[in-house]
Amino acid sequence: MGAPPDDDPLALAIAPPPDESPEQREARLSAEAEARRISEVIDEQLRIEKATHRKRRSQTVKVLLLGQSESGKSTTLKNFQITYSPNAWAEERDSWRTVIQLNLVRNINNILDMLAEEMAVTTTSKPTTATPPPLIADVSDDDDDTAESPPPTATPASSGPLRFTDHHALLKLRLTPLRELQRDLEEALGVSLAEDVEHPLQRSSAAAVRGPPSPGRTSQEAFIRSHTSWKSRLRAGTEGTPDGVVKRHRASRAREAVEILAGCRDDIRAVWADALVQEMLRRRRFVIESIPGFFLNDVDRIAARDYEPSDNDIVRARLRTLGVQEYNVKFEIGPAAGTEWLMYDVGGSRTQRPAWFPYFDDCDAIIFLAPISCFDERLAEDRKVNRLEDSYMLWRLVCASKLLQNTQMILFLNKYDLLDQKLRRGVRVRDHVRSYGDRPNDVETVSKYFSQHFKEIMKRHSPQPRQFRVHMTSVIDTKATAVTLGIVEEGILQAHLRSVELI
Ligand SMILES: Nc1nc2c(ncn2[C@@H]2O[C@H](COP(=O)(O)OP(=O)(O)OP(=O)(O)O)[C@@H](O)[C@H]2O)c(=O)[nH]1
Ligand SMILES: [Mg+2]
Repeated sequence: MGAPPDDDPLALAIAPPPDESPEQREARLSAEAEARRISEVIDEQLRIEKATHRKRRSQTVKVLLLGQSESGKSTTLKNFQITYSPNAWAEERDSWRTVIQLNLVRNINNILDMLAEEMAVTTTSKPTTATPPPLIADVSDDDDDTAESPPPTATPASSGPLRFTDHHALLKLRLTPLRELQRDLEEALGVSLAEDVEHPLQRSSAAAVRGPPSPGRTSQEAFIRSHTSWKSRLRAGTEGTPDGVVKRHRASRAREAVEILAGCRDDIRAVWADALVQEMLRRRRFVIESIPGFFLNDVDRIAARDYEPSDNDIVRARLRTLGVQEYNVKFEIGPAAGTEWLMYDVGGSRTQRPAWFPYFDDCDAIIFLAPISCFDERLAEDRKVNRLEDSYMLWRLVCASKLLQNTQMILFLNKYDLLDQKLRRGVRVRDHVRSYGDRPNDVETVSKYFSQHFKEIMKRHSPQPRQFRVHMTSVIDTKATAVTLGIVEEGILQAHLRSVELI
């Protein structure tokens, strides 16, 4: 090695002083050797940390589920568990019974609230019941909102007072235990009630047009803060209480719930099938069948003493998500078998969205759910905003994010089944989406049109070109969804392996 050039500032800065004594030289060399040793130790630590991080990353795939509220995120997550983690899922299946019971009980209590309201009017001022409650139509001209109602048992006059009888009063009275049951089931799950979001029953759309608010708790929707807490709550005890005692107590409460429901089964069926009740719902334009977690048509099965929740029931159950919930899905089968996927299920309503952003870092893929049947509906949390427009806006934000520019983006145009039903009922897209023009109003053309719009948003707003991966889904159909997830799984794994190589 030659002498450093005289004018190199770095060489000058680290060169030994020209008048260095032998002792000083000795001390300097030993300090330099120590510095080198420390630096090598740090390098080694960094190497080990990087290898560990790489190993952990190579074993853990991170997926974020995004989309507005009720887009189907939690349902998609259930499909992942059903398809790829069947053993773990089998253990979990049972805990959904309480959620499904709660959904059913809330369905019927909502109806009983309305019935109480109507009967109160009937008894206080009989003649005025001839006038139906005021209707606030969100969307123009579609009146066909009772298409899915069960056939009435007798046909009451379509106008004039609803003449409820002692029979209705008796049914209402006999179903009183369901009030307390609802509270018990909520308590068993540890659910809270969402104050900030209108209940779907009060939402306007072409299919479900708003009626007057129901009294009491019907305007609130049950939600959970943590999926682990409600499941373990059902299985075990609470803090500070011997597990065995609490377990026995919970088991006995669960048996009681089954008994109460079984005892009320015939009366629930009778209320739901009653012609006057159906007429009341029709006049109020409540399409209760279209709300998430509708189970009244399944009362015979669900209120039976030996009821076992099926996967089909579970994917139809509704429990709103709050915050960001981490699921550790251990893949038991498929190409990813042996790997663990960290899946993040987020709350989709507006107040929940700021919580998404910290999870953008370091994630392999985003599955974005856009419910395309909602082209004629408004956001529950802001009735000025069209739900499809809201999905477009969210998709644009996610596509434009610099943090996510290397993240694989997968779009599920979900609720395809509901879109199909809605179009068949005669709801016209062009009445709600002006740019749709005179295109045919069938599900293929409409879904392709929406898909194209999402594709253009991605193209226009992504910081760098990326592939548009889209699937038409009805995630309550677990068989069809399993096929879609097969494609999705492979794509995510490949993206994951690429990202691990980059570390
Ligand atoms: N018919 C039909 N119903 C669906 C579909 N996807 C989801 N649902 C139902 O819609 C409701 C809402 O779905 P969730 O998965 O809970 O929605 P989410 O996106 O997790 O909503 P938040 O937790 O509020 O953000 C549930 O009752 C589902 O059963 C679908 O493709 N078709
Ligand atoms: Mg959810």
